[in-house]
Amino acid sequence: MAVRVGVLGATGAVGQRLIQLLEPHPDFDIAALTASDSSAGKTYRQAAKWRVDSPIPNDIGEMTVTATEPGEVPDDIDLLFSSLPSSIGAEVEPAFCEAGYVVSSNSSNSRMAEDVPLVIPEINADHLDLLEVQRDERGWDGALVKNPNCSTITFVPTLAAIAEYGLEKVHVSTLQAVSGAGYDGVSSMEIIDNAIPYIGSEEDKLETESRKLLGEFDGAELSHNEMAVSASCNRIPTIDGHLENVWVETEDELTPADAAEAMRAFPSLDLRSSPEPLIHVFDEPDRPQPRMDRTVGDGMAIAAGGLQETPFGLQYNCLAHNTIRGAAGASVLNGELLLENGYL
Ligand SMILES: NC(=O)C1=CN([C@@H]2O[C@H](COP(=O)(O)OP(=O)(O)OC[C@H]3O[C@@H](n4cnc5c(N)ncnc54)[C@H](OP(=O)(O)O)[C@@H]3O)[C@@H](O)[C@H]2O)C=CC1
Ligand SMILES: N[C@@H](CC(=O)OP(=O)(O)O)C(=O)O
Repeated sequence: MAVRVGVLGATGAVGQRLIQLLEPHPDFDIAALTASDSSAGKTYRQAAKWRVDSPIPNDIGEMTVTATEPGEVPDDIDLLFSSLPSSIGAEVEPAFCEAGYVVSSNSSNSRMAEDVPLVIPEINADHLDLLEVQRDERGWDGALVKNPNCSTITFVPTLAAIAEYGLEKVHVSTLQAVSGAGYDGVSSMEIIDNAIPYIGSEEDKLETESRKLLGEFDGAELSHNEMAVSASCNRIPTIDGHLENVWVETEDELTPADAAEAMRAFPSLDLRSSPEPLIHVFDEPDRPQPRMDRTVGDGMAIAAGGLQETPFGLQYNCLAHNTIRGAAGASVLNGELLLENGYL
């Protein structure tokens, strides 16, 4: 029987993607939609400015949106997907966990909290058991799991694939699509014919989240990876798909051919939304490109290419769909992992 789920922040850009992915999902049944007080009481069709490239599913369009409070969401819902602004997530997600709900959240609040698992299932599924520590410490019946920032999700799988060579220094420079800033995030006058070499707080997220994701969990504590990471983040006028240039210095010698082989061989998982393969490596020197390659693996795979040796170590480019693999798809995958691991 399908698990009854809800979406917090269901009317937003990521909330809409969540609905697009969850509505046909055989394991999940959408039973609650929440948003701000100004949307509460309206049908979803009235409340959401729908901007996803497929129609609003009919049954979803007729559902009534509620306020984002535990008392407004039915008790028999097992899992909540959260895509709220992080300031709101920080307030309400703990209240839902305390009320017994399991929350798979895409919002940035609490990602770096010591007892909150930050998970990309194909990379660090074992970190999910940090939930036992979380429940002990916080006394929650529910639980809170996070997926990382969209730009972090794009490059960390490629690092995981070559980690056996000993990651010492990583530099990553991003070219991020405008959808990452949300529909009203960057005005057309700012971004057309332009590039903006600043995205608030983004560089710090890439530097800290990557070290947490590639850290070791010993069953009680999580130690972060010791590699040095330096990030430089740029907004460019693409709609979807974050492209990143990465330089990596490793302890052991790593040739571009070895790195390509390691990335191609890096295993995916059997979860419904995991792509096969996880990392698609292009031989063509001018790939991956956002418009052509953001939908590899239905938007859930990482594309890589341009592997070469440089005086600063191995260099390559990688790309992922920021609102699918980088946001809604990442939360759904964490929901599938929670289900497989008996947390629902
Ligand atoms: N856009 C993207 O590509 C990515 C976004 N994210 C993160 O995901 C989260 C959501 O982003 P996005 O979908 O773009 O944001 P939007 O602004 O498009 O949507 C925000 C959602 O939260 C609801 N909301 C706003 N204020 C409140 C409130 N006070 N109480 C309850 N609900 C509220 C909104 O409801 P209402 O419609 O009623 O206002 C809406 O459903 C953010 O944390 C963002 O940083 C992460 C990765 C990528
Ligand atoms: N800041 C990201 C999107 C985002 O909202 O990230 P986070 O989930 O860390 O808040 C971008 O602009 O592309």
